[in-house]
Amino acid sequence: MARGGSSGPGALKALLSLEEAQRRLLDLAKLTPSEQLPVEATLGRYLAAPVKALRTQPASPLSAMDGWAIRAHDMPGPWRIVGESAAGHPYKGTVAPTQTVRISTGALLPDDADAVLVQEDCTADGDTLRFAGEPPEPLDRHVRKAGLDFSKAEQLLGSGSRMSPARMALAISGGHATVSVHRQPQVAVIDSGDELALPGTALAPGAIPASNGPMLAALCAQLTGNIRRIGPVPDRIEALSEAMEQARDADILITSGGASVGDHDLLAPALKTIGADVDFWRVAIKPGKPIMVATRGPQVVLGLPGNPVSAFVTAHLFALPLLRAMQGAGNALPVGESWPSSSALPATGKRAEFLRGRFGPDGVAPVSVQDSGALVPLANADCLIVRPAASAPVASGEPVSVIRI
Ligand SMILES: Nc1nc2c(c(=O)[nH]1)N[C@H]1C(S)=C(S)[C@@H](COP(=O)(O)OP(=O)(O)OC[C@H]3O[C@@H](n4cnc5c(N)ncnc54)[C@H](O)[C@@H]3O)O[C@H]1N2
Ligand code: MOO
Repeated sequence: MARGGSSGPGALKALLSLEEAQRRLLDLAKLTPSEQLPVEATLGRYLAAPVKALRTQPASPLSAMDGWAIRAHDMPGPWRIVGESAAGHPYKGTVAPTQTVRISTGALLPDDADAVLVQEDCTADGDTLRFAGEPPEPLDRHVRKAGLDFSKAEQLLGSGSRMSPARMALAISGGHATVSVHRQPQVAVIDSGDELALPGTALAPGAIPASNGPMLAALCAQLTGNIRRIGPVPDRIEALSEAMEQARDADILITSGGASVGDHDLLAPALKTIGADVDFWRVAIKPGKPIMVATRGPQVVLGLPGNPVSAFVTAHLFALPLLRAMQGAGNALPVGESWPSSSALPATGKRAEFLRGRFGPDGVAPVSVQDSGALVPLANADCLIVRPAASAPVASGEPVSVIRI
């Protein structure tokens, strides 16, 4: 009971609010350096500089349909067919009055043409084209004007934007082969606890498979490809501090377990051994209260609680925001969505609660088992239902904020 009960370190201090804890953590986030990468290699990366258009798109008017390029003034025809404009093979001449050119989707509109008739509305007979349909409204509706998408020098993507497949396409269309993105932080994940065994190995009485490390690494892998896993490490200060030494060069060190007040909770003494400075410990959230955040030089150490759900929730509230902030994300914190609650929820106390929830036809409802050690409900949950501290009860049908997981 050396550090147990109310005599544990910091036990008398009030819990930090979630907002204050996240603010303090994000204050510790140092931007990683930038690197220039081929656009195709940037999925999920954050831009370190704005992307401006090096060209105009479309550079010239294009047809949006397969059909016939005409002068709108000549409606309703007939026309004489004088040539073709295909994608990549523009018609070289101009279109004189009462002339038309066969045109395909994405092909350049010939000079002097200003409208396209869709081929379904036209009949070609020898070199004569006749129109038999409803005129396009407006007449130029099938023409994509120059600069419809963007113009040269326009900003296409802001610094801090996260590259998605569509943003990659936009950067390439804007004329870029490479863009400047932030380097992905290096993360080390340490499982700690005497009861932990490697996946699939024989279990001594009281032992369990170490599942937090792979889960935390997989969560972080959404935001960085540089992840090292260490452990499981036994409950000895030297073993934990030695594992932390191995991870000295990581930008972020994540541990799971040993964050609470029990006699075998060794995170605080191990951090002291390696010379880390604890920034804060214990936040008014449920689950995840015993989270500890420390720094060792430029490294940020996140001591997540061992309970699997607590580790999962604190990873969403702290580890992922830190990973985003270090890469210059415009919005590092999880984004809440409003959903109707399909069941009544009780009032909350001093801690903000993060209930594992599932979406249904009438809204979102908590799963039945909310124990912070239970993985089945976590694995079947779609989201965390956010219940701020000191909230009034929620009636069925009222909105709640959720974080997708
Ligand atoms: N007297 C008090 N006891 C506890 C308090 C408290 O305030 N006073 N807080 C509770 C809360 S809340 C949490 S959360 C847990 C967190 O404790 P620790 O961070 O010290 O975690 P451990 O005791 O090491 O483990 C808790 C639980 O999780 C299992 N675990 C640990 N690591 C892994 C892993 N890598 N993979 C799978 N499962 C893991 C471990 O076996 C335990 O069952 O403390 C409460 N106690
Ligand atoms: O806060 Mo602990 O994380 O309730 O289980």
